[in-house]
Amino acid sequence: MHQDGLRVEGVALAGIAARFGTPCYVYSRAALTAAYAGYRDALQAHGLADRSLICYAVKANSNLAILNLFARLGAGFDIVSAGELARVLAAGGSPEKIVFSGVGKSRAEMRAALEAGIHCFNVESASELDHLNEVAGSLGRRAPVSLRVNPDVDARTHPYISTGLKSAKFGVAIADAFDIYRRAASLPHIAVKGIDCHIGSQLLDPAPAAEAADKVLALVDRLAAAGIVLEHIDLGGGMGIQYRADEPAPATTDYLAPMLAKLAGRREKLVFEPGRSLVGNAGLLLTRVDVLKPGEEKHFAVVDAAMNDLMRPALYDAWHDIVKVGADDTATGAAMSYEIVGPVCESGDFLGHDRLLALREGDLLAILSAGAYGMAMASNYNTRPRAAEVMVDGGSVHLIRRREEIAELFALESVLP
Ligand SMILES: Cc1ncc(COP(=O)(O)O)c(C=O)c1O
Ligand SMILES: N[C@@H](CCCC[NH3+])C(=O)O
Repeated sequence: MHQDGLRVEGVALAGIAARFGTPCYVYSRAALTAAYAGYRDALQAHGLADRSLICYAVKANSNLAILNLFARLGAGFDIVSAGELARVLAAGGSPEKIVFSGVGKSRAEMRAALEAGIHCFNVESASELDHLNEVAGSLGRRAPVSLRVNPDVDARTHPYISTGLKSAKFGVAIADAFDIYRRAASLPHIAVKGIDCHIGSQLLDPAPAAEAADKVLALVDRLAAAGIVLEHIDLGGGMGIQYRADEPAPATTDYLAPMLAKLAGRREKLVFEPGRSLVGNAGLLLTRVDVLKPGEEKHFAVVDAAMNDLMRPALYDAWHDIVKVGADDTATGAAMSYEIVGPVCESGDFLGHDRLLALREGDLLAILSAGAYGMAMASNYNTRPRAAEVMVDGGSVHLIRRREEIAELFALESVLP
């Protein structure tokens, strides 16, 4: 903490709040760059950097400035919609470095991605394969394809973000994959390129991902023996980050090491789809305390950010550390336990329970680790304009998304004649 309170890189958060208002998402270019370098370094350490493609999972945070920064660093992109495709292209991403995931790609989305010339479709069902074959045929092309296999591995994470169990809607059962590959290889407008697997998000233990990699590699070898030789292996994303001061996450190199060790001696190219681990701890949500409301059982601090800005606490009961931005604690009085809540009309509208803080109305708070699945999942619930987003770069701050204006929120609506 400096004299003028918390800083991101060289810039005081209090100054950002004064200039851009609150709530405001604040990202650090240096932190984004360092997170990406963490992956490159881990791959380099295993001699895999030259045959690996890091496809940033756009859903984690799709702001154009962030996509553009990763594109400049050499990243590819993992997309799940035509909207994300358009964003990546608008941000200067290379189409030949895009992989397209998702259980329900429409024919129009397939067409857009084929026309753009993406690297690969991660196909998630036998039916999707037929649709893609048909669409590629209508364009006179062959669609590059990986099958997303579901290895039935327990990722040991929150059930809402676990994707690799048999019960999940994602991918095809690994037991069925061999037959579907054979079918894929026989389709005239499909080019079998790779295999894909993503077992869930916010994984802190490297063992499930390594176990999934074993199952994937066994299938790759079995396919090769049958004459279906894959060019690349996509092991998805999922690496978790530290959300709580007292709950450290493994370093990127340590998390990836068991998986990478299995890939080092092989010939295939590798694809990774990290989202959260590239952006999560490079962003925070800056908010102001509007009202302090002592209660009989609990004391509430009502802030100007809410579940519509950051829905992870409401949705997953997720924890985000919350810290005071100001440095002048002397006049504040004793710390006490607060419920940090937003103004939205829902009891589930909270950003943190039971936080020990010394607060006055008007204080600024920083909700940490909010760079991933924060703004990307924000809504206009209660007709609240979505927050501004800024990126700090050394000593400068750039507005990368202006705050929405209220009139914009109903500009697409019309009344009956
Ligand atoms: C197919 C796919 N790839 C990559 C990701 C990115 O995951 P994470 O943000 O956990 O790295 C997700 C989201 O979980 C996903 O569904
Ligand atoms: N939205 C989730 C992650 C979803 C992962 C998407 N496949 C979160 O905030 O943790």
